[in-house]
Amino acid sequence: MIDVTDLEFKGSGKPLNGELKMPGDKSISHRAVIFGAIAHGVTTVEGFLRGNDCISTLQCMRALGVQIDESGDHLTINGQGFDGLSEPNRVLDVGNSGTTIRLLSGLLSALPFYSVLAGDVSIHRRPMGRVIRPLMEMGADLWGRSGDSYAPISIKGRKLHPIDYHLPVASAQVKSALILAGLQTEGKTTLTEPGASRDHTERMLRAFGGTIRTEGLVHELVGPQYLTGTDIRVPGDFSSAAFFIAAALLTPDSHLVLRSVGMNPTRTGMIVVLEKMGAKVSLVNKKEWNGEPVCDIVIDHAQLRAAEIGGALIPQLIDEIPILALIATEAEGTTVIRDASELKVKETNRIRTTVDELKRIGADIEETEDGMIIHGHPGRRFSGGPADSSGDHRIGMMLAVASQKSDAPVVVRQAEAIAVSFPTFRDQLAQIQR
Ligand SMILES: O=C(O)C1=C[C@@H](OP(=O)(O)O)[C@@H](O)[C@H](O)C1
Ligand SMILES: C=C(OP(=O)(O)O)C(=O)O
Repeated sequence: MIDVTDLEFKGSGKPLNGELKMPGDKSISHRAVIFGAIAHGVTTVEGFLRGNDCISTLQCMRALGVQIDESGDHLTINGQGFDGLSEPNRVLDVGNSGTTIRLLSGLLSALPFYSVLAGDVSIHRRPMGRVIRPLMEMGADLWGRSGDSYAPISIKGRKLHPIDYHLPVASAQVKSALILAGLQTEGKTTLTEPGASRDHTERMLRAFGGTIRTEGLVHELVGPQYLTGTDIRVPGDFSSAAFFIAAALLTPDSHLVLRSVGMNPTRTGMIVVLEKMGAKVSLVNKKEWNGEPVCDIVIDHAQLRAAEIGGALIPQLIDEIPILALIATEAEGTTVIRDASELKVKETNRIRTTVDELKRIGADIEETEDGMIIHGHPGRRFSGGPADSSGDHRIGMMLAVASQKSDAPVVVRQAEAIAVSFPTFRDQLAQIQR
């Protein structure tokens, strides 16, 4: 039985004011657990995201024999190197997490035992050929459903050989899977991306004493590598902060401060777009944690104008497109989002779910082949009413924020999905609505 929860979100009608600490970055939390496990010695992680996706990674690493102690958002990982991982005696459950299944496919392909990766209904619909094919080129023995295209993925790990591979899509998950395989492979692995995807794996690898050379879109690493445990501090998740930035931009006279948010430039394309739209975003108190830029974000409500969003910027704001679409409903003019076909293979087809659900509550928005067109009407309120996250956390939170400009409350169906990346979302939204 799937537990389905309807949650009602209601804008308070008042300006949003206050200071918030965002939950830990999801991409960095996954990688901290995986690298802590394959390194030698103790790794501590401060600010680990206790969202369902990262918990899936944590449980998978435990099932592979790694000892991980938890105390709130603090982890202590007792890493024993790649050799310390052992054959799991059950299917590894990745839940709803694309990052978990793809990164672990690369890791497990080079380890000398049998393993199976499976997850929920959404994960079994997402393309896995993009990791299976290049891993097979490295000599891996792995299989997927429908001609090696979908999960479950079963793997008979073995010694691999390096490849020189051109990724067909700008995907950090594919790049990271191949890095995790390459780290265990003798010789030079070369990966060329068609566009720059998030580089958390490269930064984390260096924090653990590993080496990867990046020039433009080409990454080179020589294996095998020996990694050493370290202390990781996880910044707040920019993708979670995006929902609060949007809430402030939709609500006149709002002023929010979001503390210690990760500002990795491969993640913050949304800031570039918002500045073009006329938003007032200040980045203050800049620092660096384990090679990741971090700062506080100060956001004030401002009148916005429409923007064109496409090209190389898309991978840098891919997870923020649903919330950018909502922001664009409040901007003067027509916003066009293009080159975003990758959205069709996320937890849902996010082009369709964003357009259908925003339309349902009152937005003027159209679907296109590779994106969407949003007709902005500043000050025009939505009707609100029922809307469906379709089991997609980012759609659920976008709809909840839309309640800020809706007459009736927005009732989000399958709102439990929000806990995938932001379990404290509802409470923190309520905190600034008071
Ligand atoms: O590597 C990661 O942590 C992620 C990479 C992106 O996916 P792709 O690699 O499929 O673009 C992103 O959408 C996802 O939320 C997290
Ligand atoms: C696409 C996402 O995650 P994943 O691919 O890890 O499921 C996301 O968090 O928006």
